[in-house]
Formats: sequence, C-alpha cells, structure tokens
Amino acid sequence: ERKCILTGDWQNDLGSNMTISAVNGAGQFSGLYLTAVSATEKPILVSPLNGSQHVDNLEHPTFGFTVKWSFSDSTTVFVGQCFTDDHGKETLQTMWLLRVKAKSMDDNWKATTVGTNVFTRI
Ligand SMILES: CC(=O)N1C(=O)N[C@@H]2[C@H](CCCCC(=O)O)SC[C@@H]21
Repeated sequence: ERKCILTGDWQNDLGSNMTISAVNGAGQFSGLYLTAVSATEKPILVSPLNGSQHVDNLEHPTFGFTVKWSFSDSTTVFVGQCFTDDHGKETLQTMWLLRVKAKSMDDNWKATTVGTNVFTRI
C-alpha cells in the first residue's frame, strides 16, 4: 500500500515552505515553517512546528501540528490527512486555525481565522 511519512520538505499554494524532521515511533515530529504570507507587518522569520501523525496504519494517515510563530504573538494549528494518488504523488489536505493576539477581551471574537490549504512535496 502507499505509505505516507511526513518527513521532508513541503510547499503550499501560498508559497509557504515547511520542513518536517524524522517521525519517531510514536508518530511525533518537529520541524520548521517559513510562511510566505502574514497578518502582521513584522518581518517574517522561520518558525518552529511540533506535531504528530498516525503511524499504526500508514495508509492515508491523519496528522496535526502547531506552529508557534517566532515573529509575532500568533499561533496556528493545522490538522489534515496525507493522500497519495495513483502516480504516488502525495498531498497534505489541511485546515488551519490562526490565533492572533487580541488587544483585549473585547477583541477576542475576531482573533481566530480559519482556512484550508494543500501541501505538496518539493
Ligand atoms: C497554509 C496557510 O494557509 N497559511 C500559511 O502558510 N501562512 C498563513 C498564516 C501565517 C501566519 C503568520 C503569523 C502571523 O501572521 O501572525 S498560518 C495560515 C496561512
């Protein structure tokens, strides 16, 4: 069957790149995320990510990871699944929640955005 281990380099349709390190026996991994876009005006810097994927059944595993942005007070969580097409091409179909820091509780309602995004290997 077609296995999908997330280790490696990925790019999404915004042009953001991520590198995922070795996935350990428990499915845990870390990595680095370089976003091509940002909600802040601050200079973009590489940011750390940590997450885990299912490794018990490597057929189209689900995963999740968190990016703690190094250049802003925001955090993004990604959740998704790895699919492999008939030619062996892998894609990560994800949804994400970006939480930016709200100035006060009054701004809490508008501090989380959601989106979908697809990653392919580079
Ligand atoms: C994959 C995807 O859609 N995104 C991506 O690659 N970059 C943007 C956001 C970057 C946030 C940077 C930190 C900040 O602006 O405070 S996370 C969701 C979106």
